[in-house]
Amino acid sequence: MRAHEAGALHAEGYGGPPHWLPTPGDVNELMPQLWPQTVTRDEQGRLTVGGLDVVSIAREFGTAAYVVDEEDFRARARAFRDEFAEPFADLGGVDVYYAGKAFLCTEVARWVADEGLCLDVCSGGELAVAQRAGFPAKRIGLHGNNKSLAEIRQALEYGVGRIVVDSFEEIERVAAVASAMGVRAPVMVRVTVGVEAHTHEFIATAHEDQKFGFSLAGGRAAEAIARILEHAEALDLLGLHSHIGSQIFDTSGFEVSARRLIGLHADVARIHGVHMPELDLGGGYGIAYTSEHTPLRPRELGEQMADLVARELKSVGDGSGDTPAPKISIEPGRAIAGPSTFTLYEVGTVKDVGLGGGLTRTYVSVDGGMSDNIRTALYDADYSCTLASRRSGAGPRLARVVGKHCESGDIVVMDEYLPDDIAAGDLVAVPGTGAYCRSMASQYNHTPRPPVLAVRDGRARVIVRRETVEDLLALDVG
Ligand SMILES: Cc1ncc(COP(=O)(O)O)c(C=O)c1O
Ligand SMILES: N[C@@H](CCCC[NH3+])C(=O)O
Repeated sequence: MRAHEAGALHAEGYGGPPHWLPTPGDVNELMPQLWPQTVTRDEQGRLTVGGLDVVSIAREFGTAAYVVDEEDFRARARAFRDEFAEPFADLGGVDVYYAGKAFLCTEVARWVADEGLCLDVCSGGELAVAQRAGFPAKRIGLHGNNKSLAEIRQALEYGVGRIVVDSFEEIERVAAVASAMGVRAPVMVRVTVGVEAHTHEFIATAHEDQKFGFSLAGGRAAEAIARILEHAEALDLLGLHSHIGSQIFDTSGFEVSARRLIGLHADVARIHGVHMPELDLGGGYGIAYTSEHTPLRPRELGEQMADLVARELKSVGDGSGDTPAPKISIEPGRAIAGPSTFTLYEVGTVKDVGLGGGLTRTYVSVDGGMSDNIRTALYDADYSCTLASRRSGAGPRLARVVGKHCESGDIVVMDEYLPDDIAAGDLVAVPGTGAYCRSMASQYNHTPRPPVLAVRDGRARVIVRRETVEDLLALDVG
């Protein structure tokens, strides 16, 4: 007997308690909220994106591959620029910094620049990509909890618009580099606001016991501001910053964070007579990886965020009379890049494994895995997938999609219904892999990292090329 019931398998204790159980519906159906906007099936049942079918893409570029719907990425960037921003009109607008850590390459930096967004980078490497793209320096913010002197110098030489300082040592370092260069560094202070974001522990960033920022409750944030003001000849204090975590679905955490940041912002005006011109609420907006996720749209998010910011500003009297309200900025990464991309794999083996008690689990192995998507192993993240190269008339079979690595935790999709006739040579597509997949990819087992292909108007082009074994051997100087 084969178990088709996800619940039955988990009830037997295999695979641990599930977060999300797929339902055995039509295996050919695509849930629109999970896929880039141009994705559909053609009359032959093949998935198409940007007018191009995935069988042709796989034939030309091979698998595994990340496939980006360029128009989808740009549309999401524009939605933050326009729809999210509109409710902020009375507050002087909002600056949207795309968080490059989600995914960055030269072409994507160009898209972000073209669409008029700003860019958040968090390393010298990400900054180098922005520089290569000619990204306008003033629209770049540099993050990082341990920036090197070289990275600080690189940022100041390029003339970035803000450096978000994260420690007392760093305040001294930025001041020293700026003084030596004869410039004044624009800085923001990363504040730990003490919010427990409702997300996975590893991606929450504003509770007290973690490495980022200056604690508000402990008085360190206030101390950091005082020290920056002592370095007024080298440091230009722009404002406060907070990022509470990632894959967050409601704005309650942002409300607490805005209240605390704006309270501190007002204290600085009262105590030091300094009206900081900016205030950044970070990123973290969640996306749909499976049918259980229901993210807010940028317009709804913007309305809620503008509302809570206006309320908090009003309560401290900012934005009225002679106290100018700070310009708000945000830093979405996942919400722009994540849904724009799917990973295309080829099935290699299909194996039924007996679990006892009459239960079997089907393992579908693909030509990638934890090296191109570490999120399932790292965060217990849920993904879904579909048979992409054809339509199938077969019934649903519960499957676990796994990679090719030497690790039993090498799981891409924990549970999904694929057609019962799934077989070697079929293509499978996993949506929602545009953020934190290529950017966190490894070469585990000396596996070359897949390419990133941008598709638009019926044409695919390589924007990050596939690594080769020769690339890996070239690093090994023997
Ligand atoms: C400082 C900062 N800003 C922005 C982001 C982007 O977060 P997300 O991709 O969840 O929007 C991160 C990552 O979590 C971050 O650390
Ligand atoms: N890398 C994480 C997000 C946190 C990264 C930025 N602080 C993820 O894949 O969900």
